[in-house]
Amino acid sequence: MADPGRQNQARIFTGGFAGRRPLIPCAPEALERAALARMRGHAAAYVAGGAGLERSMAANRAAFDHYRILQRVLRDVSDRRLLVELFGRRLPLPLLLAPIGVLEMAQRRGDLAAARAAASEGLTFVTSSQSSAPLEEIAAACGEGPRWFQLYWSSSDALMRSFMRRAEAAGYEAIVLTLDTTQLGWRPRDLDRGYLPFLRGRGLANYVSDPVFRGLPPPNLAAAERPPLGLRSLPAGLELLCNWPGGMRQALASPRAVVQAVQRFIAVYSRPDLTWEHLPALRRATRLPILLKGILHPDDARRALDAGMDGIIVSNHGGRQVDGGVAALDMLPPVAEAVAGRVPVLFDSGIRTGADVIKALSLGARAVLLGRPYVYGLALAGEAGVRQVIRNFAAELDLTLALMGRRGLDELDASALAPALVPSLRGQSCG
Ligand SMILES: Cc1cc2nc3c(=O)[nH]c(=O)nc-3n(C[C@H](O)[C@H](O)[C@H](O)COP(=O)(O)O)c2cc1C
Ligand SMILES: O=C(O)C(=O)c1ccccc1
Repeated sequence: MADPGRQNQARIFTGGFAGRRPLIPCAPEALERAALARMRGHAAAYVAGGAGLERSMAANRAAFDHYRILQRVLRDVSDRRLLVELFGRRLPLPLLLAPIGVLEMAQRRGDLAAARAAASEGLTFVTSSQSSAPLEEIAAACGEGPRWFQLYWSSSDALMRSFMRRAEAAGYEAIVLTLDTTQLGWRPRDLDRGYLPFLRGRGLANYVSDPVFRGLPPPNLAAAERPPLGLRSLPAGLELLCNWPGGMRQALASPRAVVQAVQRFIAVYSRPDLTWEHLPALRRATRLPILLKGILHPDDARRALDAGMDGIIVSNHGGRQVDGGVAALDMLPPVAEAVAGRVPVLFDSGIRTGADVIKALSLGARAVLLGRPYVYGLALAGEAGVRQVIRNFAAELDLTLALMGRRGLDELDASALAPALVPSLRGQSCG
């Protein structure tokens, strides 16, 4: 997989020469617009929306303008490398696909298509706890490709341990523990539509396929007999799940069984009492590296290191959890400083262009996670659409690196950004 960036520059430019338009728009706003127009209203709102007045979402984008790329010239950039190493794996690009729940909202069997696209480009796919297909099926779609599993630690430790066992057995190479979503944020777009995917039985694949989940005490059956959740027929995703594995057919073959599964999920999903004291239990439950996702404060990063965690993901969940919160990018420099290179720091929330990736890497991220942009590629053109999003990022990343006079990601640091506009970079000289 030599040179994924330059390969795609060549593909796009020669395509244009032959009069062909790209498969999906290159312009981020056009990509979003086209994808949202293609998706059903509730799905578009769910993916595009954020918490409250969506001020954290806006702040995420605005923060990229707090930093300006500072180009250098005459530095021989003919030989460039976008390679990055993470937990002993050499990856072709500093990009991962972020954990996104309920990808069937973008496309039927969307998790599998996105996983295949990631694998075909050699990127790590992060499977969500709330995926629309069981984590084993997604792992199979990854083939030999690297994959991580994102954990929502439910109120059942036995369920957490079962997820860990399954993730290890399915060849996942790291665990991402998401900490900013112990409860879903206040998201008016969804509230006004009365839409939450799991209330319709969506995004529960890992739960309903889990022996521990299925053995949890039954929810209030009297309530379940009157489906209170608007479920009159089996959701398509669950029809598929009924065939996986054998016992599933029995477990979920009726709307009533689905309602019970939904109620069971609601009973276990939330874990607001989670504290630092619980982390050793996760450490004991898996031999895989553990990354904490949703870290914004440098003190929390330090505590993560004290707790022996293996990585940090600076993120505000794409502005979906807290309204009026800090921009994730603005907290990257202080967190990276606190971590001081002891473990990898990754970043997401607001990455829309290759130049954005350059800024995040210059501010201390080892790699970044793509979120909504790949969902939009998926909605428009399935696996090929996700692949195209990845390749467009690679192409722009590579071009920008060249134009700023750098040959490799290891040459990116604070000196790649204009110090005058970066208060936290006091005292740094231009390298
Ligand atoms: C529709 C949607 C579903 C998501 N589901 C999850 C999830 O299941 N687990 C998780 O850790 N993060 C989830 N996230 C957050 C992403 O992993 C990532 O932090 C976020 O999308 C980054 O923001 P951006 O897409 O604006 O760049 C979700 C985000 C979206 C948009
Ligand atoms: O919507 C989200 O951001 C998210 O993380 C989630 C949580 C539960 C179910 C589906 C998605």
